[in-house]
Amino acid sequence: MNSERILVVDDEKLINWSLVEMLEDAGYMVDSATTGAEARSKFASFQPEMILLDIALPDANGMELLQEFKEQDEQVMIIMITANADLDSTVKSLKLGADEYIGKPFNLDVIEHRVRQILDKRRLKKQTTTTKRILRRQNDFDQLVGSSAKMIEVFKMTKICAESDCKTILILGESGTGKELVARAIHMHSSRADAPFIDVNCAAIPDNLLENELFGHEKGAFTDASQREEGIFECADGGTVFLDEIGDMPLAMQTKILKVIETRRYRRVGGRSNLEANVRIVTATNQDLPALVEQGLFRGDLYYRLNVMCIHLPPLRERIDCIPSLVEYFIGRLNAEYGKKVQGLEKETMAYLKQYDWPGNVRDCVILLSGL
Ligand SMILES: Nc1ncnc2c1ncn2[C@@H]1O[C@H](COP(=O)(O)OP(=O)(O)OP(=O)(O)O)[C@@H](O)[C@H]1O
Repeated sequence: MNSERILVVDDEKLINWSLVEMLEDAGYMVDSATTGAEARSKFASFQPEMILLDIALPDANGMELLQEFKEQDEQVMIIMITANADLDSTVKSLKLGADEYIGKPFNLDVIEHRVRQILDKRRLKKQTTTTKRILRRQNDFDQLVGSSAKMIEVFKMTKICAESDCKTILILGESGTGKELVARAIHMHSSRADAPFIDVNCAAIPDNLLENELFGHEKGAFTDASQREEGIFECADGGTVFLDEIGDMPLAMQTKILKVIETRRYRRVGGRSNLEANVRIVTATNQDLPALVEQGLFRGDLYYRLNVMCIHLPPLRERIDCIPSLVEYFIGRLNAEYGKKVQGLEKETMAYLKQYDWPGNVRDCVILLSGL
């Protein structure tokens, strides 16, 4: 099932119907309009990602609608359809921002193919505009180093979670134990690996901005909202949203996340229509969630929903068998990065590291070895 919404605008009922049927059969969510007025109203309520737009409508000029829709949402993809395909109008519509221009009569298979290609391109563009937060495909499992029995359990559990259908996964562990690395590994080993992974630190974003960051907003939703903007859930469509420091999420936002998990739907800030949340939600915290529930700081029902599959990362002091492999890994990485030639550690140093209590866990290990 494709989650993209496509609006078909054509006053010729048979053409309109056949396009709708073909796109629905291809798995898209489709709505249609036969006039300019209806197209404007459906554009606002249905919020399509793509529009198939006839140029000659009884009450409107398709070129004007094209301009209008692109002004309101520069990311909407528009395929112009016309009975009088000529070079002039093709060039004009492409200049106005049309993504494709198709003349009638057309072949439905050709249209389906172009729709898929254009939507693929859009998805790719969306991913590259969020590169800062998106993990590109790489072997992240290999970045998780550990040879102790406890870490081998973690690897197994990470793989089970990644390959499961479970829509929420909780990762627990002290700060610096590798929760983010595990979240990334879950994504990379899941069927969602080709879609984005986007991480959000719930503690770092002010309470009043978190909803906007996660769900996006409509044009005019607040004073500075001059354009509709997609939120993280929309950008990560088909992929994974990693909500780090979930224990710090404000209660009001917890209620909204719970609703998304229960209904798989959400609304942009200021929006009136529901959007589908096609993401896996991985959450992590170093806090004691049951204690927070007890204190009324965390919703018990949300904790229950998040805790379906849980990975617990043990502190480094409880898996000292991992220390030699971590040391070897980080020395290798630092040598490569800074052109150093550190061979290894003296026996006494290693013995000291094994009895150190590592309050900052693996993060401390990185810091300590950088000083070599
Ligand atoms: N098993 C591991 N193998 C290799 N590197 C690791 C491992 N665990 C953690 N690290 C490294 O330690 C640092 C901290 O890891 P990470 O950010 O994943 O921890 P965290 O538990 O999410 O921390 P916080 O709770 O503070 O966000 C990172 O540089 C990470 O690459």
